[in-house]
Amino acid sequence: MRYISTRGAAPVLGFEDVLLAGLARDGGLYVPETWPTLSPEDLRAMRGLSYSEIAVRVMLPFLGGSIAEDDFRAMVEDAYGTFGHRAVTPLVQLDRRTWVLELFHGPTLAFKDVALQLLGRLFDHVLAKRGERVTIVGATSGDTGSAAIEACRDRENVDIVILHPKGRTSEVQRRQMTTVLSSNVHNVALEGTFDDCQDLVKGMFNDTAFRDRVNLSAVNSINWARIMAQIVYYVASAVALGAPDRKLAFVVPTGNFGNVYAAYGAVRMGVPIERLVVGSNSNDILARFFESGAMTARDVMPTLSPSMDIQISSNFERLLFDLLGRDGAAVEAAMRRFRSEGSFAVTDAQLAEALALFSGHRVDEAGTMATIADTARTCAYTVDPHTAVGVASAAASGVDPALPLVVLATAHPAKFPDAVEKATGRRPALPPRLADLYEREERLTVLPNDLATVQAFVTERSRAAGGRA
Ligand SMILES: Cc1ncc(COP(=O)(O)O)c(C=O)c1O
Ligand SMILES: N[C@@H](CCOP(=O)(O)O)C(=O)O
Repeated sequence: MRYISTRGAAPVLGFEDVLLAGLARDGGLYVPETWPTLSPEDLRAMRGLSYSEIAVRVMLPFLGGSIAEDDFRAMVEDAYGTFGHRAVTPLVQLDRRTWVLELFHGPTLAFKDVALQLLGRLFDHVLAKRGERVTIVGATSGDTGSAAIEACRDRENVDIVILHPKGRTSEVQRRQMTTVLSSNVHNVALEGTFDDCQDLVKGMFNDTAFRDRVNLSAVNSINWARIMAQIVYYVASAVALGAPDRKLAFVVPTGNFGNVYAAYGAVRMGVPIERLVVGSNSNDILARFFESGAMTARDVMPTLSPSMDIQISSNFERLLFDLLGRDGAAVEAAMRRFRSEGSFAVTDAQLAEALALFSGHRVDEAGTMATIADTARTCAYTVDPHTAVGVASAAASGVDPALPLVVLATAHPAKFPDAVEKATGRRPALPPRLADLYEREERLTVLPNDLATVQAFVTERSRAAGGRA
């Protein structure tokens, strides 16, 4: 299995190098040169298997033989053994045809754990084999950060620096990151938005000398391995609901486009998904794209679903690569235009191709609150504000009523207790292992939105660069 960059000018890599590389050296994102496929027989043979076994079968082709199957199976079983539900990602039925796919049973209560629990183990395995050490720098709007910290804390060969936008996450999200006091974990509260954090991370990857000096790696969904691990729950839930003999649709609360791109990956592999509904909050750049074919950035506004307060959706570039006929130079030109002019557009034919599978929907703050309240009242089920964007988008999606509709529950309601309490009158409790979260000591560094300042901070904390941990 070989991986190519969406901008067409970076070295072609195998799985282990893609895992460690993060962003490609031409600024693009890695994608498989060709998609492996799952035949109808492969899908039928997955019925009744454990999540871990399905995960091994889905992901093995992406490894291209670089990791022995038994070693990989052990990592997968260990990763999903940390989840608080035997099914790992259980389905809960809300009404006749609507299901919720609960992705929040991992250690940090959001869907990020599904990929990052595995990534932590993959990093360990590959770095130990190579005798290398990496410095991970990640950007978070609230959930990737804690999941990555939990996956990488105390790992001998990894130092991790997480940038979060100061004051723009929920308190639970912030404390889940800043109360981890391991010596290899460093939290930065950046004076800016999530988009600023992500821009700094990309800036560090694009500074080749810096990137090589600290041996930079990524935990954001720019890292291909994140996408690979997220494809699994689309396959597992589709099979549980009757695939390949029954088609279905998914509704995905979306920010950085990683999760819904993983759903697109499942489609490319042969899972019979008829429609992908992209749910946005008021930061609706994706909904506007699916309406007009133009990607036009606006200022980010804080919402009740802060993890989706994003205007530059990194992974859209992976879809764009396919829409533009896998022409790296065309992607590079579109991205350059987006950076300089804040906008680019696809042709009508390219938009029509996207709309054959995707549709966009936006949900405002009042709609989010009303959905949390209605779902609690009518289904006796509590959703967090991100999942509420999905549930509201499902209701308005117009997807063929004969199809099962699966809404991704991306976070546990206890991560956003204020919004949930306001909508339902009941405050969701944190699980017992996090019950003292508000009493724990916090450690973080506030930094300005300035690349040189953040790079100096990272270098000083990078053992790969000879700094102190
Ligand atoms: C709870 C939650 N829901 C939805 C999203 C959006 O997912 P994606 O960025 O993969 O589109 C995020 C952040 O990524 C999140 O943390
Ligand atoms: N919502 C995310 C933003 C980063 O997304 P990622 O999937 O690229 O890691 C978060 O919670 O940090």
